[in-house]
Amino acid sequence: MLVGDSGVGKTCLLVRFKDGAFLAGTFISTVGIDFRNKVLDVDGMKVKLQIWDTAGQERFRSVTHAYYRDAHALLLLYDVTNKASFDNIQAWLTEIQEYAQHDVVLMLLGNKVDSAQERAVKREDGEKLAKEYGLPFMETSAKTGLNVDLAFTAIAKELKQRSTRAPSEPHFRLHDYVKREGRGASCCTP
Ligand SMILES: Nc1nc2c(ncn2[C@@H]2O[C@H](COP(=O)(O)OP(=O)(O)OP(=O)(O)O)[C@@H](O)[C@H]2O)c(=O)[nH]1
Repeated sequence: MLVGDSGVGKTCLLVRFKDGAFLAGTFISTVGIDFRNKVLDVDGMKVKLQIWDTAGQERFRSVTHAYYRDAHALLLLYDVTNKASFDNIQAWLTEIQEYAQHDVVLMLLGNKVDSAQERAVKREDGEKLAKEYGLPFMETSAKTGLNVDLAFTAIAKELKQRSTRAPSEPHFRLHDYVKREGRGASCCTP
């Protein structure tokens, strides 16, 4: 499930992942909740992700609360060009703590990293917040596709391990994977 303030790019991230496209210029705010499926090949096994795209607007909050309980994973987004969306992350985490399963897989994403000129949140600040809460973290761009497939693949790998890992299989470590595979560390620092 994708969560975060209105306008951070949740729908665009999902469209980029599902269709490999970016809907430039058009901002049609999600009403309530929507979902798309995508099947991924994860280490030779087909994993079907059912991805729920929530409305970030406050007035739909009671609708989205009802969906947290069934979510296996949450991608929590802020917009690196919008400081308020970053400042609201703590409130989102409180909400997640209240409504989501205690062992939900959670990842923090700073989106719109392609907009270097308008950046208002430093990469280090995102990293610091993620570290404080023990979350895997990446900066993404729905526009260029940076780290988008990686974010969903990381989630799929973690969920697959949780449901099917044989005792002989090595552990998949989400934090290490994201750190190792995430791109753009130097390009995205202002
Ligand atoms: N430059 C840039 N713009 C983006 C990116 N992702 C989304 N946008 C733009 O940001 C605006 C909002 O994107 P949405 O995906 O609709 O935002 P949302 O989080 O789903 O918004 P709600 O449905 O209201 O919760 C649109 O105008 C997009 O074109 C990105 O990675 N880079």
